[in-house]
Amino acid sequence: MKRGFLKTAKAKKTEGIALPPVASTPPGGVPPKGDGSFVERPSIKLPYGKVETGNVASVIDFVQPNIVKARPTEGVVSRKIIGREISGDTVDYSDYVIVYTTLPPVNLGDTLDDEPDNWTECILAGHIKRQILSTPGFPRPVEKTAGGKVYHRVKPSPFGGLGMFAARPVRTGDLIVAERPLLIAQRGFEMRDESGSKGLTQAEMIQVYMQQWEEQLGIALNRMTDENRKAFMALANSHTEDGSGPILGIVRTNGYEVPGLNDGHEDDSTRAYTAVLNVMSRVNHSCSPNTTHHFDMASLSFQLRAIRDIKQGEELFYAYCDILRTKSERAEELAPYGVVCVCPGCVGATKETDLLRSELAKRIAKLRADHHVWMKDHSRPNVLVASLKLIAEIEKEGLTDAPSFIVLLRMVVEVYSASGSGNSAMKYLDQLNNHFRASGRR
Ligand SMILES: C[S@@+](CC[C@H](N)C(=O)[O-])C[C@H]1O[C@@H](n2cnc3c(N)ncnc32)[C@H](O)[C@@H]1O
Repeated sequence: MKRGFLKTAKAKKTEGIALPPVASTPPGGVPPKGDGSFVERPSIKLPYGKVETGNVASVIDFVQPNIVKARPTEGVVSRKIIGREISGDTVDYSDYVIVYTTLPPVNLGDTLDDEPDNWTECILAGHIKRQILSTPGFPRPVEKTAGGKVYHRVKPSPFGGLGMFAARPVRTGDLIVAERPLLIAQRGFEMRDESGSKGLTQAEMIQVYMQQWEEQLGIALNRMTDENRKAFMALANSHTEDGSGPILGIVRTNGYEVPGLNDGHEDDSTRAYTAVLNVMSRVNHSCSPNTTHHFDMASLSFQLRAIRDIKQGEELFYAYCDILRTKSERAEELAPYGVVCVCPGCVGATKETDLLRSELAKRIAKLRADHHVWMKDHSRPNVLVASLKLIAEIEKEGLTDAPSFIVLLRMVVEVYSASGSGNSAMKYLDQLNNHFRASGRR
């Protein structure tokens, strides 16, 4: 899951395993250039599936014989692993040092009685920690579902493994669950440069890289409460044969990209951050999803909301890939997650549905341009009929999570309002408001 590995609906949807290359850079990352821009780095895709890792153990011993074991105390400077363990409220370090930290800050020994919304173990660049701590309202409590009721249930899914299901009927826009991640970490990390100087092949370097990453993630895992660590290690792992260690495998299988956090340019997926969640990481994929999610920085939590009305007992899905791509493009994007999709959108895919998806943004943009003309001059044709037809097509194909769906709804409201059709305008206004709620906007 772009899952950033899993994807957010709004984030750029690329395969989530692009990594910074082995680099001869200062510990902790590549600082901006003198002019404030960021150094471009090519990315390396991590392997997935069954990968020969035969001689990796000896390579790793050769490169890093003395990994310092993580200690859960604060202030430890690891010699072999780049980064510092640091307390939650400390901020006096340079921008690009990597810190292991707990957010919101909690005291050693705190329990869920002290902080019922739980907390997140983080591996962050210094400036990212400052960014989070300076978010207005941080740390806001995690939003609660209506009436504090439980709207979800985790149980076996017909798609294999576990999935999440609606425990009661849910209306478009309703909050199903909100939670703080167990872990937030960089999607990639800077490999120590001695590996690159030992004449290793690219494949060997990647294996060493993943091993070092595993060690780094292990520090954060060691800092978790027993309960959080147990929940983390119980999550699914689709990366058991590609050289990922058990922790990295879980991160690659379950990570959601964290919008708004990036060590470089916001489009650079190698410098993005990924979050692993206890409950939301159980949501399976569909190319016609019924939920969407967003990240609220102030409460450091993800929210899962319905993107259409959902019946009690229905399985909840969100899209790990870009839903506005053709079936074959989606299949390619989903392969690293071990998903061969058999959702109705894939099983029933035709040339027409591929076209609807891949051309949707263009079609809505065209309607929007025509609508603007009509807004200025009501004697020109309006886009009501075409918009209603497209809304019906979108709903049938299950694409209501498409970013510009809201644009269509708004145009329909505006045309109905202008033509004095109050009831119809109200109906679509209601739908528009629900979609705003679903997107996390109020
Ligand atoms: C984030 S986990 C989702 C929860 C997982 N099913 C579990 O048991 O915890 C992602 C993994 O679930 C499986 N999965 C998710 N959606 C799927 C789908 N539509 N079809 C088949 N497998 C799916 C894949 O193994 C994928 O790597």
